[in-house]
Amino acid sequence: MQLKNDLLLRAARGEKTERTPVWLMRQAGRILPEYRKVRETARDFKALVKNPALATEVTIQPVDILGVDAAIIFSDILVIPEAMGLNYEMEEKKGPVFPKRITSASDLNTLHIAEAGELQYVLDALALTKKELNGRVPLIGFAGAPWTIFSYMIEGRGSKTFSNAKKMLYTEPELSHKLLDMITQSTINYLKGQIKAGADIIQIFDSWAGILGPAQYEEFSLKYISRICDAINEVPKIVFAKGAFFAREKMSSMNCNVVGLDWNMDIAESRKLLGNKTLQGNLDPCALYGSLAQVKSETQKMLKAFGSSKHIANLGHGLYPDTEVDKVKCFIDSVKEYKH
Ligand SMILES: Cc1c2[nH]c(c1CCC(=O)O)Cc1[nH]c(c(CCC(=O)O)c1C)Cc1[nH]c(c(CCC(=O)O)c1C)Cc1[nH]c(c(C)c1CCC(=O)O)C2
Repeated sequence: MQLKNDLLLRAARGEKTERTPVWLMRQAGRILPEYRKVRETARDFKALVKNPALATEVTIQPVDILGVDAAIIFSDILVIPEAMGLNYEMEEKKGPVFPKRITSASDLNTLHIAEAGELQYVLDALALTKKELNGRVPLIGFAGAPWTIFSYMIEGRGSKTFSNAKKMLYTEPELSHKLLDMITQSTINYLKGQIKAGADIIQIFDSWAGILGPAQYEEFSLKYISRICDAINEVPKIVFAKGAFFAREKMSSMNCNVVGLDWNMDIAESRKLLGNKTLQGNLDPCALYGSLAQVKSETQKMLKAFGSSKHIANLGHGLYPDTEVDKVKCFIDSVKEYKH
């Protein structure tokens, strides 16, 4: 199937595009009343994720309603620990919680390396979405980076410091590497399955990159992301390591096409450090709380700083749930109208 709009893929590969492509992390979700309506028909978040027809519907909503240049499959990074044997629950308004967590080497015996087929519901949702998109825009597959997944499996829930996960790196480095290796192998299987099912490009989310120092980040995170990147060569790859400003130079030699920036990272400095990469980002999601005029001018400032090529417009992290749809549309339209 020939894509009618392949701006994202061309920008990812570093090719010239007529304009900058745009999508938003967390574009499918609570900001849209249409999402909340579908969500109410499912028992809970996980039921929605595991229902390919409903997951397809909410994946395509932002393409229809917001006019973004890509769809990202509706799922969660935490499906991987679940497939490995560690169930998660999504508590309303609180976020993910693991009833059991990994605390010792013997807990690893309860886990296995996941095969793609254990996440068949995501693969089915990808295949159905691909069909229903009918080539309108590319479909993004994704997974969490091993370090971020590890953090949830050890901590059992979100945390400001993830000090239990970090403690494990200091006190049980061998166990840590063993678990990171299992997550990495599972993630490679899963991403390969996603690509076979129809993902045109993949993104790796390292949401908790910024809580490690440079040396630990290299040893316990970048090494594993690199292994994933080296194993996946079928489609372009985006790596988004939130808060890892210190790792940008190292990331320039990683086998990926695109590096995501958060809003703390200076654009010109990032261009210098990551010269060969396409960059994605990086408007502060809080900029969308400003007036429409402010949203437009902040977006234009960002586009000017990135320049006319090798850029995919996005936020510096996921959309916040209380963002007004008007402001999101204004961000997207401002990118589409911009003349470099
Ligand atoms: C850390 C992380 C998670 N999940 C994800 C990350 C990495 C990205 C990031 O750093 O934001 C990734 C994710 N989660 C979800 C998507 C779907 C696609 C999209 O981006 O639109 C994606 C790409 C759906 C979701 N995942 C979740 C929701 C909200 C659930 C609901 O419908 O009530 C959605 C739409 C729940 C979730 N899932 C997670 C948390 C911490 C929470 C609760 C807080 C929050 O909502 O942000 C774990």
